[in-house]
Amino acid sequence: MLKLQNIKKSYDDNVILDNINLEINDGEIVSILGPSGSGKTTLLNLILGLTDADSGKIEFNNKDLTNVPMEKRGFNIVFQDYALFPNLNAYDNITYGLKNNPDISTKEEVDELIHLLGLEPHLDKKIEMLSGGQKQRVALARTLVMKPDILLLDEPLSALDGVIKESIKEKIKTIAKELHLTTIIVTHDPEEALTLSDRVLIINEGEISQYGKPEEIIHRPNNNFVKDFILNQLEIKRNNIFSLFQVNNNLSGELA
Ligand SMILES: Nc1ncnc2c1ncn2[C@@H]1O[C@H](COP(=O)(O)OP(=O)(O)OP(=O)(O)O)[C@@H](O)[C@H]1O
Repeated sequence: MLKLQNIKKSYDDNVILDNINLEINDGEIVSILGPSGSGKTTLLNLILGLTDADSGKIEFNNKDLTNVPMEKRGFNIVFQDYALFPNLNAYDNITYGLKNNPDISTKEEVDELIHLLGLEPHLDKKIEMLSGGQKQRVALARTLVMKPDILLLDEPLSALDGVIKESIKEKIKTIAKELHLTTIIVTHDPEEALTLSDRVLIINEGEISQYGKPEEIIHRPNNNFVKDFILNQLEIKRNNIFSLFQVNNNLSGELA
């Protein structure tokens, strides 16, 4: 279990995160959801170990990680821009981290991940020849072969759309469940958070607004922020789709 206790983080005199208390169970998918500037990436970076908290405690499986450096925490992140090596092909990108640590994953385990992510047809391709969704899957595979204890994903779906987005979403879910891998995802999209995660952490101006299962958030929003910001966005999306149907129906009526 990952446990954050009373985390506080400031930059200069600005308090960015305050009073963050959070528990994430092993194998759980948790989304961190909030508007731009609410502190999502800062929280992800604190868990990763890229940033230090001013105060508070981070524990993983009862071990105090607060002062453990990033490379010793055993967590790994897929950045928003994938950060792949452009001069290497997909396979060499995936196995790059194993060069110095060949015992972490066997050839069979690497092949299994490549299969799970449907990357067989793309292994010889240079990164520039891959689509956004393919790059995302290569970045995921490259991180997963290192067998992190926690997988962190920063806006993994924001550069993707439509069918590709749904397919990556399903792949993230499948992998998290098959590998029993704790997965923490930053997103600003309520639909993404609610459909992808076991639990959603909603933050507003650096504080936790609600932490709960998607159905709890939808049926029992804790406060006006959750209601107004999150649920309104979903409502607007729904209304946009229905009004589009209306326009199309009217148009086809006029044409008939
Ligand atoms: N290194 C830094 N130095 C100073 N201020 C920072 C730094 N990193 C982030 N901030 C500030 O902290 C606040 C939260 O930033 P953060 O990137 O965590 O938000 P976010 O919720 O991830 O936003 P977005 O969705 O736009 O990426 C912002 O006001 C930002 O300007």
